[in-house]
Amino acid sequence: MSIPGLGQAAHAATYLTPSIASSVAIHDLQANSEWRFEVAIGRSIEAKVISGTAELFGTELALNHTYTFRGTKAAIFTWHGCQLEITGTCEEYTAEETPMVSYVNTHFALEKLRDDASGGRGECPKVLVVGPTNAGKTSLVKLLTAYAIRVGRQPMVINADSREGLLSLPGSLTAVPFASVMDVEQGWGSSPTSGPSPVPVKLPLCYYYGLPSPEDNTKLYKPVLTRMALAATSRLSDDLDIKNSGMIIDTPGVISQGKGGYDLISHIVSEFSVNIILVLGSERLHSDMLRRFSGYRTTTGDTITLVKLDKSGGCVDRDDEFMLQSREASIKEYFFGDIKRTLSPHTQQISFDDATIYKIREANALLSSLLPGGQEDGESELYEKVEPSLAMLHCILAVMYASPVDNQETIRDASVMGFVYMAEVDEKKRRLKVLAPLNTRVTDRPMVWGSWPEATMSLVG
Ligand SMILES: Nc1ncnc2c1ncn2[C@@H]1O[C@H](COP(=O)(O)OP(=O)(O)OP(=O)(O)O)[C@@H](O)[C@H]1O
Repeated sequence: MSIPGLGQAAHAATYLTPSIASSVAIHDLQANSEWRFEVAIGRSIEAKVISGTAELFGTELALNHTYTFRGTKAAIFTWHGCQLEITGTCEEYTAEETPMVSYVNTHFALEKLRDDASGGRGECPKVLVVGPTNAGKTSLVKLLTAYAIRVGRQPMVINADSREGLLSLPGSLTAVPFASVMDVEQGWGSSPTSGPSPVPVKLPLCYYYGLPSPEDNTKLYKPVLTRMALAATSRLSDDLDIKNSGMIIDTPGVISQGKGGYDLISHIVSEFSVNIILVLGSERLHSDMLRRFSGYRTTTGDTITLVKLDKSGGCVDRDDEFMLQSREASIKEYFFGDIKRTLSPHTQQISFDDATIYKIREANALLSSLLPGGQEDGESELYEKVEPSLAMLHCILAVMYASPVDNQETIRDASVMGFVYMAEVDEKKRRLKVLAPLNTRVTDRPMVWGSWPEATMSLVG
C-alpha cells in the first residue's frame, strides 16, 4: 500500500517519516496542521479529539467522541491546535503544509455569492470541480459541502463520477441535497436504504449509468447526466434554501485528460448552468479551461469564473486493489449494513419469464458512429434485452422506476428504485434468485445490467 505524501517533494514542510501507530497514541497537533492516515480494508482505528478542535474534510469532530474509521485514507485537520487519541494500527504522519487556507477562502467566496443570490443580486454558485485522478476532487467537494452545512446552507451535491457512488452504489450518478451533517465514519453518510442511522439520512436522486468511465459510452452517459441535471435543477427551484446554496459537482478524473473529456466537461457545464469551475492540481488543465470557457455565457448570461487550486500533499493514489475492495465493501454494506446497523436483505425467486433485463451496450460513440446508419441509429439501441444467464451471477442490477413495457429511452431516464444482487441462476429450471434490500417486488420493473460495479464475490453462503 502506498504511504500518503511520499514523493511529494514540493511539500517540503510535510514532515515525519510515516510510521505504524502503536495501539494507543496521543498526537499533539499544532494549529493549521493535519494528521493523515491510511487504514487498510478490513482493519479499523478509533480516533478521539481529547482537547481543542478538529475536523475531517470540513466536518467538525465532536470533543471526546470516539470515531471508528475502517478501510479509509483521510486527514484530521485543526485550525487552532488539538490533541488526538488514536487507538489501533494504521499508516500515519503529520503535515504542516496544507492548502486549507485557499480552500476556506474559496468557501467564503461562495458564501458571498450565496448571500448575493439570497438578496436577489445574482445567481447562486453552481460549482464544477475538475482535476486529474486522485487530485482530491471528492475531498474538496466534501469540504466545501461541510463548510456550507456548518453555516446553515443546504447545497446540492452532484456526483458525475460513476466509478464511485455517492450515497449509492458505484455505477450510479446521484444528486443529493445536504441539509445536515455528514457522517465522517461513512464518508458521505447514509441513504434511506442503509437503514436507521444516528446521523440524518439524505435522499439522493439516483440515476444509473452502469459503466466505469463516461467515455465507455458517451451516448448513454450524456443523456443520463442531462436527465439528472433536469431533476436536480427542478429540485433546486422547488426549495429556496437549496436554491440559494447552489450546487457542487464532483467529476471523474478521466474527463480532465483532454479532448473527448473536455467535451464532457462542456456538456456538464451547459446542462447544470455551471458558473464556477474549480481546477484542482493542474496548470495545464487550468489553461485549457481558460481557453475553452473564455467568452462563454451561461443561460443567465453570466461568464464562468475559473479558480485554480493546489492539490493537497495528502492526496494518495488508490491502487486498483484498494478501489476493488472499497467497491465490494460498499456493496456488502448496501445489502447487509455495517457494524452499527445490521440489515436483513430478502431473497426472491423469479422465473426467467417474469424478469425483464436489459444489458447496457458498451460500444462507445466512436464505434457506433462507424455502424451502418451512423449515430442516429444507436439512439434506440442503448440496451440489449437479454434472457437471464449464468454470466449475470454475482452481478448487481439496477431496478428502475419504470415499467417493463416502457421504451429504452424511458428506462434510461428513469430513476433507480434500488439494486439487486444476482445470487443464483438456474438455466435448467429457468429460475433465478436475487437478493434485494427490501421485500419489494422486482418483477414488475425493468432491471438494467451494466458492467459496473463488476461481478462481486459471493454475498450469500
Ligand atoms: N489531505 C489529505 N490527507 C490524507 N488523505 C487525503 C487527503 N486529501 C485526500 N486524501 C485521500 O486521497 C484519496 C484521493 O482523494 P479524492 O478521492 O478526493 O481524489 P479525487 O480527485 O476525487 O479522485 P478520483 O479522480 O479517483 O475521483 C482519497 O482516498 C482521499 O481520502
